[in-house]
Amino acid sequence: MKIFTAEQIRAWDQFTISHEPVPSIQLMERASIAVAHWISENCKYHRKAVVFCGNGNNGGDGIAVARMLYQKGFDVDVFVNNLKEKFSHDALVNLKRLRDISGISIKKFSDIDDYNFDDKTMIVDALFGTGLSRSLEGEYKEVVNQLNAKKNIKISIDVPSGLPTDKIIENKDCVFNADYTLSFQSWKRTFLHPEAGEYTGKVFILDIDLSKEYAESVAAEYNVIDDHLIDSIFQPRKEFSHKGTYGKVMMIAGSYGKVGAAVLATKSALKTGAGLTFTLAPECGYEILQTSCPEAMFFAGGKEHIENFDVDENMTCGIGPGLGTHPQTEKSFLNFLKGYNTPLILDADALNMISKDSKNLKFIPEKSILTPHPKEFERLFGKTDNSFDRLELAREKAKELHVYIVLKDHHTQIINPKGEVYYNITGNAGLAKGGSGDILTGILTSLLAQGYSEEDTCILGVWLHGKAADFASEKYSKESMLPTDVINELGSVFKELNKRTEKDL
Ligand SMILES: NC(=O)C1=CN([C@@H]2O[C@H](COP(=O)(O)OP(=O)(O)OC[C@H]3O[C@@H](n4cnc5c(N)ncnc54)[C@H](O)[C@@H]3O)[C@@H](O)[C@H]2O)[C@@H](O)CC1
Ligand SMILES: Nc1ncnc2c1ncn2[C@@H]1O[C@H](COP(=O)(O)OP(=O)(O)O)[C@@H](O)[C@H]1O
Ligand SMILES: [K+]
Repeated sequence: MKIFTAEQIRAWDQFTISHEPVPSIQLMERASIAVAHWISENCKYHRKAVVFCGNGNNGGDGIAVARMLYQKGFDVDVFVNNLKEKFSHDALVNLKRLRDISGISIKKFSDIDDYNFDDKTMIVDALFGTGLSRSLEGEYKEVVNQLNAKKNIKISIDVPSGLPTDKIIENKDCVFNADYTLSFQSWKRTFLHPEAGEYTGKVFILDIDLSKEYAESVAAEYNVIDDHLIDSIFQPRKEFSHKGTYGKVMMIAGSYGKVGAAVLATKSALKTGAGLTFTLAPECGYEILQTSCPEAMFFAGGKEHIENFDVDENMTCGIGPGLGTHPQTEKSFLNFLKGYNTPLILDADALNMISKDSKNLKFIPEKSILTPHPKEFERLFGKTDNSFDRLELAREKAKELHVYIVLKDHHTQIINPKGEVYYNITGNAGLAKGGSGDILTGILTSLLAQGYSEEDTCILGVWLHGKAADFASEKYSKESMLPTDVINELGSVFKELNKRTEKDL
């Protein structure tokens, strides 16, 4: 799914209005129906809605939603700043429609102090959407701060008011703090970044049937990975196949005290479906690996740390989990890197050893996949002020080095050598534990070995990792789920993917 800027979304609305064609007031009605439907389907406990409306079309949506919720049996009140202010045309039409309904009262912001926000009341925020042009001030700032102090459940229409959609948030002191954001048609970029993500709560994207023709024809540099994209990448296993069909993985991982990382990466590679899996690890990991992963073959690369990277180019190598940065490991790894020309998956200590000298970057084979977390990224490429800047630096570096960068985060970003970005929306905070990254390395190495392109490997692999984590958190909770549980849920994800490829009889 492409991510569009606020300006592109405005053009998308206009394109739909003139090409469908549909009057703009009808498009607002469509958007509002989607919101009112979501609320009535999901909010069973809260029977009263208090809707805060601005003067633009976001406010217009709010006014229309108020009417629809009332018709669905909710008690509804509407707050506006000042009825005498200029409203957008469509907001005004909806305001007139509302006046015909005697059961809804229209109040002023100054009435908040005397208003009864009981625990069955939900607050709906329709102050500003994609038309926000500056930070909130004056009455708007005051009302948002007052609402944020309330314990009631809070729902934003399209965008939490005060949150810019396309640039990093600067004025953090005044943004509506939503529990749920019901956003129209596509993700807004800021929702996917940690600095702003905290204001959106859970995001639901509501389909309001904006023109498909526009979406297909307009180029976007930023995308969200959706099921449609995953289904176009995933290849079910062929019945007439053999282990040679699915590639050879070489996990290069582990050192004394960190053999577990090699186990996790190896198990993930096996469970993702590689034909043959080998692990190059120090001898101290021999019994551990052979016992915990009997399907994998063992190569010894040293006693307590790897000091011999003797690997065939017909293997797909994933290097880094638990490797350590012993000087002998480093020397041997950098020598290996200089002579190796096939794409690699580079993670953790492999990245840390490269980052000791920026000259090492040029030894990374083209089309390799680098999987840094924010700190590893900083060691490799330098400090940035925020996650937007970090992503822009990653785009520059991916182009310069012709590599894929998997920038790990709550919403991990995949950047290809053209600088295009794919945000992942599977995964959860249950992954915020040591070992989660080792699993990702195993998954990516396995997919690349099986013949997926580098780009498809990154997109499918990061999505799989997150999806398996979502299944694990449902079973065990975010607190208790372990990386091993994530590996064990890979099977459920593949079952679901395979089911989606089956043709109905
Ligand atoms: N255009 C369309 O056809 C559709 C628009 N939709 C809704 O329309 C919204 C966008 O509407 P608008 O473009 O009217 O924009 P908004 O309603 O987000 O706000 C724009 C108005 O607020 C003012 N404003 C901006 N920042 C301000 C600030 N900090 N303090 C005070 N005033 C400020 C602007 O001058 C303008 O009058 C979307 O978010 C969505 O909710 C939906 O109804 C779907 C269809
Ligand atoms: N809060 C979170 N939400 C979603 N994914 C997360 C979260 N925290 C961590 N992850 C994911 O877990 C993995 C952690 O990787 P990393 O930090 O390298 O772990 P380790 O090196 O300990 O194995 C990454 O894929 C990251 O995207
Ligand atoms: K809003």
